[in-house]
Amino acid sequence: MFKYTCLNPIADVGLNNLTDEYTKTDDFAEADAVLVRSAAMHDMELSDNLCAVARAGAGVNNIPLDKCADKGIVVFNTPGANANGVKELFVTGMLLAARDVVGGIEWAKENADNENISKDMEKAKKQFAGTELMGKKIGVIGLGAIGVLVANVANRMKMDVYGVDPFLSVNNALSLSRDVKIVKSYEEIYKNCDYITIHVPLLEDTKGMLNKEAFDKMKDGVVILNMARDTLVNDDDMKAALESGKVAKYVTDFPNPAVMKMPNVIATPHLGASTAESEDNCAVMAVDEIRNYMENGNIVNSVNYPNCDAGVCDTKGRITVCHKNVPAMLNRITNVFSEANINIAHMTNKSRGNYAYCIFDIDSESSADVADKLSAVDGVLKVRIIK
Ligand SMILES: NC(=O)c1ccc[n+]([C@@H]2O[C@H](COP(=O)([O-])OP(=O)(O)OC[C@H]3O[C@@H](n4cnc5c(N)ncnc54)[C@H](O)[C@@H]3O)[C@@H](O)[C@H]2O)c1
Ligand SMILES: O=C(O)[C@H](O)COP(=O)(O)O
Repeated sequence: MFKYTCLNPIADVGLNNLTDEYTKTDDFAEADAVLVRSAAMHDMELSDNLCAVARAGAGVNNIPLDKCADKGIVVFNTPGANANGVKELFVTGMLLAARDVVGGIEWAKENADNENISKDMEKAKKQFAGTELMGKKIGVIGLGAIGVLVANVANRMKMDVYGVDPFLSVNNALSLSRDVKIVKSYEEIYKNCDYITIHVPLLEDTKGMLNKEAFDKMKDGVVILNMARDTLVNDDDMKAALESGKVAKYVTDFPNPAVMKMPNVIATPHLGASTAESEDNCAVMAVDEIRNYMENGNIVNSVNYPNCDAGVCDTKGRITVCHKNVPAMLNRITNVFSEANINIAHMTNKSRGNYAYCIFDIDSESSADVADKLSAVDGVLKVRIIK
């Protein structure tokens, strides 16, 4: 039996895939598994029984990844599951920036009782006019699940698309339209593009990357779109760039008090993934990941441990071990099996950065005694008996 908790509402279509083996608890401290969207977990006390956290979404900056890894808690996300939702909000944002659609709508509302609205609007509309997207240059920073969809849709809208991603994966490169120009430097995007949209994770390296230095290299009147995270943009520098007209419009899915006081901001309240389809996709994927890990010990789509998949166990027992990625660990761990006279029929070991993970399929039933001895090995972070 497993206990799970949801720190945010998670779509029923996913939760319904949890079997009778799972019971819901509202007590975070007793949960074996956690489902979360954007709830901030950094200050939460992580209990010893917590095994897995599944982020029903992409960004994991709300989760203490290393702290979890140190406690043998595997954190998952759901790559690509909400990418289409974000892409569609991006298109909305770009269209709202191209003409002052919002100003126009406000004008129409304000003139609700104006008998002469039909006549007056023909004079008023000039102030809301804009430009078309076709033929404009757009730069996409970050060509991951979302960036690829964004680049391709902009290409289909007949924009001239530039993309940059120093870690572009082969799969994402293959998914990009051949018309997208992949460039090597941000500078090529900055100097050429009329629209710049950012789709990278918030990391130490990316924090504040759209700052004065970057704005200074951009074209006058550039439109910036940020559907990724607020602090990718330096607020003070954005304020100055908007006030000077260097940036004509800032479209963001992450309003904050500073941003909301700036001119020419178009803000939505973190709506990128808030579609029925994205919420369902994320919930289904997150629950699958939790089930595969809790029931089989397999890791798929982790962001702090290596992916490691040994399928369904067909031997008498399966034990999994989260451990530090340091020399001699495998020796020390397998010695415990040898000393207990247990034959390892199949073993999978993968590492990622400072952490590693083993799945041992053994020819004997797993025992609490062996699990205790494994837990006592220096560098072992968590041991689970799967079967
Ligand atoms: N507004 C929303 O509701 C919403 C929804 C989903 C995701 N997001 C945000 O969007 C981000 C991207 O999501 P995704 O699904 O495309 O993730 P992803 O992991 O598929 O793609 C991220 C891409 O950014 C690239 N990257 C990393 N550092 C970079 C850098 N310094 N310069 C250029 N590229 C860099 C990576 O190589 C990767 O290809 C998430 O981390 C999240 O913060 C927001
Ligand atoms: O990173 C993400 O997936 C998005 O920011 C969506 O967040 P949400 O699930 O809280 O809407």
